[in-house]
Amino acid sequence: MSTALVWLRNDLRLADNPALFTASKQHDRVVALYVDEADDGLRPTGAAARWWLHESLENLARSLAEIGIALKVEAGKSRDILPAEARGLEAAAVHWNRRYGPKERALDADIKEDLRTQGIAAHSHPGNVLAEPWTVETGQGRPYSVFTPFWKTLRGMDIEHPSPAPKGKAKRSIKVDNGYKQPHWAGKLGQHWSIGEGAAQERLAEFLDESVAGYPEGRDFPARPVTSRLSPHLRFGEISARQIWHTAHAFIHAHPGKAGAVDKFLSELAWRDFSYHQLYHRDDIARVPMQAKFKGLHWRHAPAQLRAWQTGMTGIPIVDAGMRELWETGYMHNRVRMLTASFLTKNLLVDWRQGEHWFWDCLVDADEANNPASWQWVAGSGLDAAPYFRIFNPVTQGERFDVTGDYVRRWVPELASLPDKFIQKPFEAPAEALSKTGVKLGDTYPEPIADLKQTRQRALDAFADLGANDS
Ligand SMILES: Cc1cc2nc3c(=O)[nH]c(=O)nc-3n(C[C@H](O)[C@H](O)[C@H](O)COP(=O)(O)OP(=O)(O)OC[C@H]3O[C@@H](n4cnc5c(N)ncnc54)[C@H](O)[C@@H]3O)c2cc1C
Repeated sequence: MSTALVWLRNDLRLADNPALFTASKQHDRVVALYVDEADDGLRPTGAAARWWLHESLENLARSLAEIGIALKVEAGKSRDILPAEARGLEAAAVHWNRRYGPKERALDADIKEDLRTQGIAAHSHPGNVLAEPWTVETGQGRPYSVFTPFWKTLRGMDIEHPSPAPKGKAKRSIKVDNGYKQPHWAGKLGQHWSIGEGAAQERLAEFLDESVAGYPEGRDFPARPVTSRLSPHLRFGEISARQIWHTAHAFIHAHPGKAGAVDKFLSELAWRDFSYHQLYHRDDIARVPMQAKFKGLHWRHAPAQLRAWQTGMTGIPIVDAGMRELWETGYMHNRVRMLTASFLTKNLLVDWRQGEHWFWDCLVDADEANNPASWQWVAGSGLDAAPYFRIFNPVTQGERFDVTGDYVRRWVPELASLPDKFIQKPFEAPAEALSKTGVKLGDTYPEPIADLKQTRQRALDAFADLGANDS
């Protein structure tokens, strides 16, 4: 009887899981392993994402048990655990789906080598992105640094079709090992999400049936529930990008009138691949600015303002709404992510790495490629970033994308009674309007911690000093 060990990482699903599929096809017995990794250099999972992970592993263990595969969960160094488990099981082979961060790749390569020297075959498979990062290249054979041509190339490629889930019979029901402990994280997150492979597939189907048609026009409005909210499912691989791609194309086939809307959605999905492209080709994108000149920027040390930003107490309603949505739900709407990140890095001139770190800890979809790449994009140091002089004004953005203030009213209830005209700028409301609605600035709601006009100019000066306008 031959045994294979499948090392699961960001691929907590049965279907379109090439490592699991191949191992199940080639071996009589398959054991799955998840390691809560403590290897040097790897980024520890943030708190909100750990909550999701725990739920997702519970879910996966049940699905695997139904096809007779046990899931072991261990905590420690993969470098030690993997070879020891493989030896203990007398496994002929270990299979995993690839990951793309430089340190993860180096670790995986070491483990592969170690297994091979012990006579255990090690196989890595593509499963996490639409196309492997090194296969999307410019005419000169180089990585892309601009999204539009990247997308043009990607959409013309043959995206591999998803593989089916392996089949098997339940042997016994199992529980997830105690080696992985549920983190202490606000139980309230559970009210906002359904977790696991089945939930991810349902979410996709529901999104295509009910929301995709309104996606291109509505996706920038944070109070409208038209985006897919698939990001945490993608983060943990409960659904693969390839499954989304092919399901979406089948949907287009059945509903040709919605092709344009679906295409817009797929172009956003392609930004995820573009982030992984950057993660793969660049040096430590969570720390190192992708445009070298940004290394010289003098960020401000402003712990009190950083704290006000983190806790949604900046006095700028849409920024506070976003930061509170994040804290309550582990998620924030994309438009508001851009506004909150811009406020921190431009108006407060606080280092993007501080904001990235906070998001990393609070987002259920905190993703090693999307989070740093997006932060660098907003800060201006990223690839294909907005030019440095494009600084969002959060008040006018709020007036444009949260016209009647529904989003602010939901997350900043102390402002809920303000008229639409002042909901995005209570600091401009006349005393009478404030007192009528019970708003006392500096008491029930903060005064703005930054003057938007002055801080905009300060950022422009700081960026111009860098020669940021040379590019
Ligand atoms: C400062 C900042 C930090 C971010 N951090 C993360 C993060 O940690 N994890 C994360 O998945 N996304 C991140 N994003 C990108 C984006 O905000 C989220 O992917 C999106 O809001 C998720 O909601 P959705 O699934 O409803 O998106 P939809 O609009 O339905 O898009 C579908 C999928 O496409 C991908 N996608 C969409 N927009 C983007 C984008 N701009 N960049 C990259 N991929 C995209 C995501 O995988 C998303 O789930 C960040 C954006 C900003 C500005």
